[in-house]
Amino acid sequence: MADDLQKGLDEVLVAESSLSHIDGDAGQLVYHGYDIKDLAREASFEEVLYLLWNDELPERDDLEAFVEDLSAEYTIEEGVVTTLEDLVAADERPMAAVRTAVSMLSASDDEDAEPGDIDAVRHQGLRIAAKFPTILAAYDRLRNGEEPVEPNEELSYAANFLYMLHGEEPDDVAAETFDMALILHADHGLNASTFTSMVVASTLADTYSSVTGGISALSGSLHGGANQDVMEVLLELDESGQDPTEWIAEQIDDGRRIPGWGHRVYNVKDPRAEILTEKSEDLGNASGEKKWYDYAAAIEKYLTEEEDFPSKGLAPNVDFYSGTVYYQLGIPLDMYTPIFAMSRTAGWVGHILEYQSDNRLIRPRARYVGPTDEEFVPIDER
Ligand SMILES: CC(=O)SCCNC(=O)CCNC(=O)[C@H](O)C(C)(C)COP(=O)(O)OP(=O)(O)OC[C@H]1O[C@@H](n2cnc3c(N)ncnc32)[C@H](O)[C@@H]1OP(=O)(O)O
Ligand SMILES: O=C([O-])CC(=O)C(=O)O
Repeated sequence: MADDLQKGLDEVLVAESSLSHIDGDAGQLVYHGYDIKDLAREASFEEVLYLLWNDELPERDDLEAFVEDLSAEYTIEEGVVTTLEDLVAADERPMAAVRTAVSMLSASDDEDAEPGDIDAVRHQGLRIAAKFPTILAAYDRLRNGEEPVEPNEELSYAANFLYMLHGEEPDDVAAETFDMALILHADHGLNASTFTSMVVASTLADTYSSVTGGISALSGSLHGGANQDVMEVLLELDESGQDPTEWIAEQIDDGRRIPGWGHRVYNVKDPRAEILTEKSEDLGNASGEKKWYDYAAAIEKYLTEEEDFPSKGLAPNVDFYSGTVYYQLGIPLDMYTPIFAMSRTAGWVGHILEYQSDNRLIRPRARYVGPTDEEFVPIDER
């Protein structure tokens, strides 16, 4: 048994996967062989969802049948809405609210499932992916004192979410931008939340449990929570009224960790951040309000040219520009990480399907460093 300690599991191989490949030095990401740049520009999120769950891109009739099955599950049960109302009353964060609501989707699933049944993973995964946008949009409306908007099956997955959130159909730019953001966040190897889902699934727990685990892991600021943190930083900079370069230099002097920078796998700028940089600038140009893009770009320039970030392999990750894109689409800050979860459900379920089809319980070990020969003293004599 190897005794090398691999804290954080860097470089430890625990599975084989054909879902996504990352070249961290070249800054390249592919989903099942297709470059993320091509998928972002040419495909829809529904096609990517199909790809990650079926290992191939759909033909048109496959896609139509898949979208029909997906949209048939868009509606959420009254009990879920009641729970969301209770969570609004408790002032719960949207990320915690979706975690709770996704967990309770098992209650309304009447299909019996044997542990390890791949068809059950597919069925449960489809229900979760379909209902996720409905839950999230309903939560935002309820907390604003508005009635949830019924899903519109005629719209794309991305457009339907924006429609349910804002109560009106998005324009093409908003729908296409959001669709692209969903594609970019759909999968990324064995990141912490995907691995969490796989660990839960490897016990043959159901997919509701596995995805709930994934949402929990994604919520933290070292992982998916960073997209909200980035926008908070940009708002803080705006509030300060300072020049972005001076402001970021002060933050570095104070030893602050910059959200949206650094990645366990990339040593160069994340290819998804490259695409989101362009999108953020395009949205700014189109609206005439470019300051959010400008702030982020000024920080990137400073950290790249004036600090030793590049030599440490620190560059913008996917979260650095996504916040400015969502902000310009009028999405509330605390919805950014749940939106990431909505998209990453595709990857979580894809990895569960792949892993459970040749399952082995995931169970690493810790090196024991505690005492070994303590004498037990009964509680009343301690
Ligand atoms: C979707 C995603 O999950 S992408 C990642 C989202 N998370 C963030 O953006 C949060 C900010 N980034 C980070 O905290 C880290 O870069 C992580 C967690 C993403 C990756 O961390 P690790 O690979 O474990 O690197 P680790 O935390 O060991 O940092 C290595 C060195 O880089 C520094 N560093 C890493 N990230 C940053 C950052 N964002 N700002 C400043 N310094 C950083 C660390 O201080 C450390 O420096 P040292 O060696 O001088 O002590
Ligand atoms: O891969 C990782 O460690 C983090 C992640 O989920 C991503 O970048 O999308």
